[in-house]
Amino acid sequence: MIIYADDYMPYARQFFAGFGEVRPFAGRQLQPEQLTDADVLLVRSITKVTPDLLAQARKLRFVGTATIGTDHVDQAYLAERGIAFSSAPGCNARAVVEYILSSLFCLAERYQWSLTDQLIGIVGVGNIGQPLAEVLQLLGCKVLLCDPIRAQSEPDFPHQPLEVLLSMADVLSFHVPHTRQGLYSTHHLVNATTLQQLKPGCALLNACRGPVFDNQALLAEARNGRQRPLVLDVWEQEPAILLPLLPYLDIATAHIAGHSIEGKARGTEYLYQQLCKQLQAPVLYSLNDFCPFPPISSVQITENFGLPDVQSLFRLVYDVRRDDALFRHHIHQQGFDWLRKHYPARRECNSIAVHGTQVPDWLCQIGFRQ
Ligand SMILES: NC(=O)c1ccc[n+]([C@@H]2O[C@H](COP(=O)([O-])OP(=O)(O)OC[C@H]3O[C@@H](n4cnc5c(N)ncnc54)[C@H](O)[C@@H]3O)[C@@H](O)[C@H]2O)c1
Ligand SMILES: O=C(O)[C@H](O)[C@H](O)COP(=O)(O)O
Repeated sequence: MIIYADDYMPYARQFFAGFGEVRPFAGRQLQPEQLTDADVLLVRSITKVTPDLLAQARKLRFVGTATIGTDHVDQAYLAERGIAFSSAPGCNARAVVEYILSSLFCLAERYQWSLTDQLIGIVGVGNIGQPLAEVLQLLGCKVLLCDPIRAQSEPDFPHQPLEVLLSMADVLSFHVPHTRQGLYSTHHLVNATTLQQLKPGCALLNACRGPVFDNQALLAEARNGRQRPLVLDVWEQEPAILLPLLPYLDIATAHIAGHSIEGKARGTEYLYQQLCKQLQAPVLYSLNDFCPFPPISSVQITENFGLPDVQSLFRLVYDVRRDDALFRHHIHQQGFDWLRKHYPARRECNSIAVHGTQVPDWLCQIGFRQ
């Protein structure tokens, strides 16, 4: 069996070599003629899986993307050809939650907010939005949720229409897929019109997909002197992004919100499990076989530890200011893809065990281990 795997998919060889030959490829450069002998194709978000790309892949029987988002894959075409498909739902959700949390800590410090005074709106309450809401509530924040699709099937879901969030929230964080059709299309959900409807100074965070925000509209607003805190991890037209926007951003990163070591490894592991299922093969490996030990594995807290100390503990694991500094330093010379490819190691909260005589339950619910 020939398995083509993106060369930046961690542990692909370790997980898949038992099935056959693993051939790495560069995600943005993959050509149709490379895939003539492919049985399995494993991609990331940068490879567009289209009828053109697969035109010569006559043997192909499984396509996997080690990502949550699926907007780069023509799933209808795969179904038409009878090619099995899997994404990796939830694989890096925890990493995105921690990215947003770190961004909020950073904004709170910069603008001297108390996070508990901010009304935080979450648009899209799925694998990322839901745990984000729960963590924020554990930290004492007030949260408004908007997910009309969940509201349709879950009568008790506390949905608020987008218009309510636009007019009331102090902070809005978006966690929707990028869709262009249907009643709930998310393309340019934030645009020149919705920007006008926002509460003045409302902070906007986008760590879902670039085209959910109209980047030109953000730039026009900023150039017109209307200021608001802005956090962008994802951009329109990656990797050829709208760089004039950079001076107006509080935090700018290169689509790395989900790039924790665990998040990326879980993506590979998930696809491995799906291929095992498809081939009725036993599952022999798990990510614990391959993930390195974290640099800090345990922390001792005392009975004086309280909610205000969470930020210090959290910064031992991840501080988004590191990634913002990398971006501003390297983007002009090295570019967007270089930043993604050279992303430094980052762990998730549950790589740290918290010890002490009284470790509060909520600390574990936030994500740390006991
Ligand atoms: N920046 C990154 O590194 C990164 C990492 C992981 C995922 N993502 C992106 O984040 C998105 C969300 O991830 P997820 O795992 O939470 O997905 P999910 O599918 O679990 O949840 C998405 C939620 O959005 C809701 N939704 C859809 N259209 C909506 C609309 N118009 N208004 C409000 N809600 C709407 C859906 O009902 C669903 O509950 C992914 O689709 C992916 O594009 C980005
Ligand atoms: O949808 C996702 O899972 C993310 O956008 C993902 O983190 C992108 O990761 P990459 O394509 O760099 O693997």
